[in-house]
Amino acid sequence: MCAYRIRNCVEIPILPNGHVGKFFSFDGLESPEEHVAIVMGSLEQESPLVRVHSECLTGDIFGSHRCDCGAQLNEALERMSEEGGVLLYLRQEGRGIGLYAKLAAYRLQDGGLDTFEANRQLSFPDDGRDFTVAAQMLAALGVKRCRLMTNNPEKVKALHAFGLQVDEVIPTGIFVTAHNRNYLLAKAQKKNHAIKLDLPV
Ligand SMILES: Nc1nc2c(ncn2[C@@H]2O[C@H](COP(=O)(O)OP(=O)(O)OP(=O)(O)O)[C@@H](O)[C@H]2O)c(=O)[nH]1
Ligand SMILES: [Zn+2]
Repeated sequence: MCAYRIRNCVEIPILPNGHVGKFFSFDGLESPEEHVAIVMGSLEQESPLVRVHSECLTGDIFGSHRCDCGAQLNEALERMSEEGGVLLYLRQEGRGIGLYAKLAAYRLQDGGLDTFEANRQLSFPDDGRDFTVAAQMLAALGVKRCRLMTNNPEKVKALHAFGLQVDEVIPTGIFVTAHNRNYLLAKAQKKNHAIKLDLPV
């Protein structure tokens, strides 16, 4: 029997249109956090739309302009309410370093460090996330291939490494604000995120 499996599934109408999302909890995942999968439409699709989304309280809940997370979350949920899909909401706040440490990293960024330098200054890795748990959740849901909404090559690599077939990588929108341009630039320049920004003059 597979070590990781579905624990529970409950239907919750979400989004302004009240579209029903099936919320799945799991047992036996690689990490103890309460990661959740939201399935919209049918899972019978050969290659469903998938978004692997790391929790960002400031962006997802409070609409922070310092990042692009909230806009990416809404974009994924809206698209999935139309064509179906699976949103994996991973409890990996702050690229895995937690909310308080992310707020401390923001203070260092206010002082001129970029998003990765700030992590390192706090003795954290650039990106502390392990996406194995995403692959395990998809496996528990019976998803063997998918179309992945991301700009982050590491997420594609992680699913491939776990034996999932990524049929298409669909870039998310580029949601630039006056406050997140350096953040997006750093991801593009240092971590090869598929983010095309005209460089500041
Ligand atoms: N440590 C740290 N974390 C940040 C910062 N800005 C955003 N984050 C976190 O970065 C993560 C962003 O996650 P995602 O949007 O899933 O992923 P991504 O790596 O940007 O890749 P995409 O799939 O292209 O969006 C969240 O956990 C945010 O809390 C920052 O300046 N420092
Ligand atoms: Zn964010």
